[in-house]
Amino acid sequence: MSRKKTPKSKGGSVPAASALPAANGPRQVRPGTAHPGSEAPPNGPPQFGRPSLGGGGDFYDVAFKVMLVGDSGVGKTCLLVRFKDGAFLAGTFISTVGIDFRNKVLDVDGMKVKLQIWDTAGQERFRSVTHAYYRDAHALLLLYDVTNKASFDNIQAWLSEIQEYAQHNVVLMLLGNKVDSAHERVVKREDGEKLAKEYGLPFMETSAKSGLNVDLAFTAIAKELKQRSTKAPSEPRFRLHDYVKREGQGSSCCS
Ligand SMILES: Nc1nc2c(ncn2[C@@H]2O[C@H](COP(=O)(O)OP(=O)(O)OP(=O)(O)O)[C@@H](O)[C@H]2O)c(=O)[nH]1
Ligand SMILES: [Mg+2]
Repeated sequence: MSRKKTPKSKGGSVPAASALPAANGPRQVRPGTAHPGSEAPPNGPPQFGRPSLGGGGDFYDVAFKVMLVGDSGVGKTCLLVRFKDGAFLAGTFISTVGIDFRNKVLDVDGMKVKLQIWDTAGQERFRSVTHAYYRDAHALLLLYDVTNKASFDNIQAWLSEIQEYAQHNVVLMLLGNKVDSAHERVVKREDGEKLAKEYGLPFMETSAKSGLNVDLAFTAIAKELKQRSTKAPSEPRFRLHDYVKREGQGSSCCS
């Protein structure tokens, strides 16, 4: 299979007012803004790699769009930074404005899978911006904060939004973040599990601070998307729920 080279982009940001995808036709992009849509396709057929006209960078075989959603402050940006750079953004909380993205190429069972990860703003005032991007997502990671009950209570509202705006076949996973903050925890693991079961979602608890289950969450998504796109009959079927259950580490470790 031919492989696509992609520039080693650190990602980019799409300001709230300038880059809404048009319902039909090309998207508007502010000059100079790297645009995610130019590299990964809308939900539907994944983008298979092809020889690149561009400069140096990582090769990949197939690319997908993954979106991080959930209330403001649950740790979406920190989760992405942990996954992409292996670091934790401690200190002052800088709320995301509009939408940002980062690319990361994973090796999934011998295939290079590029995830283009969109980090959305959780604040209500940016909701209409986020809505416009749902339809292009192949996968969604829906986060709440285990130290913030309201963020957990809002999961149902997020699920309604997802149902309304995302593709019906989108891969969806629920994540309870900040499990390193054991003393401040107000949402029990069992509550997360129960909610996930109710909606038939794979579920894990994570910590962007310690790194607990962060790589696993993205790897699980990449494996599921790769399996869906390649459908090799000889391969054993990948089961996202089972994988996450088997590989996910409990919240007691890795603080
Ligand atoms: N203890 C702990 N704090 C975290 C964790 N993840 C994020 N935080 C903190 O939570 C705050 C919010 O994190 P962000 O990642 O910026 O939250 P966000 O979901 O991107 O928020 P918006 O951009 O407003 O939607 C920051 O002060 C982080 O340092 C975590 O796993 N553990
Ligand atoms: Mg953010």
